[in-house]
This record gives sequence, structure tokens and C-alpha cells, in this order.
Amino acid sequence: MTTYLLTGARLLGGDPTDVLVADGVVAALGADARRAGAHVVDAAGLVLLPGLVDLHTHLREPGREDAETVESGTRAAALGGFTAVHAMANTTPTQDTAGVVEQVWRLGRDAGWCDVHPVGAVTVGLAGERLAELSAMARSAAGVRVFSDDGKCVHDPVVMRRALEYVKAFDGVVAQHAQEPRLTEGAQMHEGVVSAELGLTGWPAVAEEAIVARDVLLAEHVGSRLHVLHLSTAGSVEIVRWAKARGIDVTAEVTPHHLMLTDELVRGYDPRFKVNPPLRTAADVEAVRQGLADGTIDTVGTDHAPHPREDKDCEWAAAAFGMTGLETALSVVQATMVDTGLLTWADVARVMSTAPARIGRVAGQGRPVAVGEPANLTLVDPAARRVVVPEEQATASVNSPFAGRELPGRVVATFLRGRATVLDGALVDPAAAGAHR
Ligand SMILES: NC(=O)N[C@@H](CC(=O)O)C(=O)O
Ligand SMILES: [Zn+2]
Ligand SMILES: [Zn+2]
Repeated sequence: MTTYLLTGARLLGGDPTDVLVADGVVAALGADARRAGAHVVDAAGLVLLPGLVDLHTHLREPGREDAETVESGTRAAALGGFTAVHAMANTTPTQDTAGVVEQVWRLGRDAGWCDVHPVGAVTVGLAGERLAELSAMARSAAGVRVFSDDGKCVHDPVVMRRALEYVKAFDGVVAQHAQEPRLTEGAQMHEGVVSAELGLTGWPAVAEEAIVARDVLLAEHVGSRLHVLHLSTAGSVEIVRWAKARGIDVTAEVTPHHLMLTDELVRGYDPRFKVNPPLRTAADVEAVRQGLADGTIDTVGTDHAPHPREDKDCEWAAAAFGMTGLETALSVVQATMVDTGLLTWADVARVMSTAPARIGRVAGQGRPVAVGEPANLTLVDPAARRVVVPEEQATASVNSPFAGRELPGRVVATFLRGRATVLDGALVDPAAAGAHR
């Protein structure tokens, strides 16, 4: 395996130092790192972070390979600086058995671009009725720890209670898509001033907040771990803040798009801006930024949700919900949180690597950049700027809400256990790099 010497890298945005990557680990730091024969990566001015970990990725395989495959989605992940992603369960067939999660886990391992941790469905077929074989998925080779019916809400409180109780046996977590179904029937966007003007059926904030409130109380009652996916309203931030102050074991996530975009964008009826939960108001954007800054929100999850053109190039009402995000996530976090002074790069390491790795119980990821640690690393150029062109991305879908926008930052290199998956901003074929497959 190639040995790499990163010269002058700013560790977590701090002072420049040299970093030696050898034999899969961070082998030396500082003056000790100089080693003859190493492949030198000039990292002057670049920020070195632990490899990013996404708790919320839709890879679409099996079933919707026209939107994404494990191969294309994990290429996108590596280019985005990720060394691990959690693959959501709303595939076809659903990831609700040990067999299907093992299949996805194997596809990820064989592709070799990043670690793929399949999420297990909470209920059979995401139907919200019968619990899926949670312990069989946990005990499978995929070692599932995160369970979610994402795309659907586990709305029956008895089913949610049972799931929370059940996952305690293997230190799992239930990740909830908080959407009260009756309050969101036919919903097309956020319910507010803009939906009233456009005459579109709205998804009110209370439809999210009612489920978040119920679930933190259920988690407290049964003493289990809850993760709130893609939290999007000021009220949800308040509820999670209250729950944490009370000692409830809840973690929360925000997406890059909810940190940057508002429902004003829906006025143009461009389905690229159609997503669940919907883009909210500027006040909500401000609240989720503050929540991420003060630690109420633990992590940024991309909710990378690729859709084929035929499901997006149509009128607003008929279009699918979802946006791509893996290749723009870090740039959006830089623009909204770092360049605004709300987070440091060390904080970014926490919310995009350490925290998601801890919530997902992922070993060997989200570790400090220290000698002897697995070399899962991301090297970012914060001074770079680029215009987002979806057709040039590795994801197989083009439904980026950031298309045409100029964003700061660029992932220069990504290392997965010491092997470069990205160098000079371009993918490095795992076969060429001698990956263990
Ligand atoms: N976010 C979305 O709008 N869509 C997601 C499902 C989900 O995350 O709820 C999808 O699978 O397309
Ligand atoms: Zn969801
Ligand atoms: Zn999702």
C-alpha cells in the first residue's frame, strides 16, 4: 500500500503539521512524519478532518438502480469526503431482513469507496405494522445498529414503543422520520405564507413537532436511544433542547439543505426544491443553525435522495420528494456554519464525523487524528470555490438543489484506512490502489 506524506495540513483547522499515512493508520505527526519514499501531498492551507460519516444516505440498490447504485452512490460519498455512509432501508425489496442488509453491506465492501452500513427497517416493508427481524439484522454480517422506516414515519405509538424497547438488547437506535401522516395528507410543501399564496397543500411544523415530542417522551419512558432524522423546524429544536436538558437519550440531525434553503424557492415550482420534510422559513433556518451551533443538534446528515429524471422533470405535484447531497454537504456546512463563524473546523469534525460514528456505533470511524488511529481522513481546501454542476457529479442522479450555485470549499483527498479513494479532487480506482476486496 502506498505511503502518503501530507505536508503542512491544518489539523482540524489548527496549525500546519505533517502527517504520515502508512499501513492503514496515521503513522506519525509533525517532525517524525518526514519519510523518504512517501507519496507527498502538498496540504499547505488545507484542513485535515477525520473521514466524514453520514447517518442518512439513500443508495437505492436494490430496486432503483436507475436512480443510484451502491457503486455510484459511494463514489459520490468518497468525492464528498465521506469514509462511511449509512444506507437507508427504503429499497426494493426493503432492507428488512438479514439477507437484504447483508447484500447491501457486501456490495459496499466490494465497491471499496467507503464503508457502507445498511440501516435496518423498523417494520416489515416499512408498512408500520409488524416489527422487522431487528435482532437478526443486528447479528448479521452487516452488524446493523441503526433502524429506520425513513421515508415513512413509525406513526403507531405502540409499534414505536416496541421498537425502542427491542433495540436496547443490541445497543441499537431508532431513527425516526417525524411526519404525522394524517396532518400531512397530500402535503406538497411547508404550510405557511408561501403555501397559502401558491395554493399548495401544506405540511405544518406541528406535524413534525408532534412526533418529535411524542418520541422523546417514549424514549424517556422506556429508557432507550432515539435519533431524530432531518429535523427542520424551530419548534423541533426547542423540543430536543428540552429533552436533552431533562436527560433523555435523544440525538438529532439536520440536513445541509435545511441549513441553507427556504420555502421561498418553491415559488418557481422547480421540483428540485421538493423534499421531505419540506424547506421551511428563514426563521427555521436560523433556529436549526443555532441548534447545530449550541449542540442541541448533534449531526449533519445528508439525506442524499437521488431520483431519476422522469420522477423530477415533471410538474411540482407529480414530482418525487428528495434531493442529492453527498457531493455538496461539506461545502454547504462551510458556507452556512464555518464561514458565518457559528462552527469551527473542529466542530465540523464533531458534527460530520465523531457524532454520527458514535450514534451509529461505527468502530474505527470518527476517531481523533492521532498516531495509531485508522487513517480515515478528509483533506479540504476551504479557499476553493466552485459552481455546482450536477451532470459532472458521480451520483447517478441530477436532482441537486444547489445546481448553478457557487459554493466554497473542495474535497482534495479522502483516505479510507490509509488508501486514497480521492486524490487531487478525483477518484482513485480501488483496484489500482490494491484494495483488499
Ligand atoms: N427526503 C426525501 O424527500 N425523500 C427520501 C425519503 C426521506 O428521507 O424521507 C427518499 O427516499 O427519496
Ligand atoms: Zn425522511
Ligand atoms: Zn431520507
